[in-house]
Amino acid sequence: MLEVGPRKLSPQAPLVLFGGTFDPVHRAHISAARAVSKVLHGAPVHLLPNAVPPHRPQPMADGEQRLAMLRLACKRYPELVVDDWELRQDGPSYSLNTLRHFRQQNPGRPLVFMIGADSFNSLHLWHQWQDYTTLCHLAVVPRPDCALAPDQVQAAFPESDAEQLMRQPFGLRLMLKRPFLDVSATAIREALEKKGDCPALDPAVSAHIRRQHLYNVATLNSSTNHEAP
Ligand SMILES: Nc1ncnc2c1ncn2[C@@H]1O[C@H](COP(=O)(O)OP(=O)(O)OP(=O)(O)O)[C@@H](O)[C@H]1O
Ligand SMILES: O=C(O)c1ccc[n+]([C@@H]2O[C@H](COP(=O)([O-])O)[C@@H](O)[C@H]2O)c1
Repeated sequence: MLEVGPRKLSPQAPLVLFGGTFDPVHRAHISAARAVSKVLHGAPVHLLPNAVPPHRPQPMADGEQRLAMLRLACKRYPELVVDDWELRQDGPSYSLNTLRHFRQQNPGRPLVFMIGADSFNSLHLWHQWQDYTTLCHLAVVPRPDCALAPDQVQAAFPESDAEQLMRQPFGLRLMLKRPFLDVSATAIREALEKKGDCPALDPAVSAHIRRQHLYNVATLNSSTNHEAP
């Protein structure tokens, strides 16, 4: 079920997919998704929380909770579409399955898989990543202390500008210069456990976390310090 409708665009406008654990969704996710949409002339960005991350410890918050936080964080931005497709699938959440599904639904349309620089640097270890080259473009968002590493992935996806990328359905790589935000869900979970809040969260997400006692916030008492970490 899609939660927010994208703007009306021509059928061949690019479609951007942003997979993540989003445990929880934070300011850098939202800024990055909006930046990619803007560069691609307002293209819709589908934020897809995974069900079973194939590559890391399982999330602290369950799928429904991560979806609820995403809905709150994306509410004000019509270009951002919260999409529960991966949560409805069985088995490990391989991005390949997601890409194949959206490609099948959108033949010939530019499909852009958006990832942070850290994810890009491990892409050569992902399930059948070579198949991505005929399914999607990549949009890579910079992260502090994260220089681009794997040459083989860079070579497989030649760098391009946005205009060229919008003229073909797959195979190119767009490198964003901004946003460059030193925020991670790991640091946020730590701050939540210690202090019960974190300024890198949307205030509505923060309030939801406190109400639902996510991330061990329940163990904090009313004298909790709400200052920045
Ligand atoms: N600060 C950031 N700048 C750019 N991209 C980011 C940033 N934080 C996360 N991303 C990207 O967003 C996607 C989803 O990331 P994820 O949900 O794992 O967030 P995270 O902050 O990296 O979480 P964790 O600390 O739990 O690994 C990934 O492609 C990741 O590279
Ligand atoms: O398909 C894979 O092999 C694969 C390996 C690692 C990560 N992913 C996906 O990449 C996205 C970003 O991962 P993460 O850990 O930064 O949230 C998320 O949607 C993961 O499910 C996918």
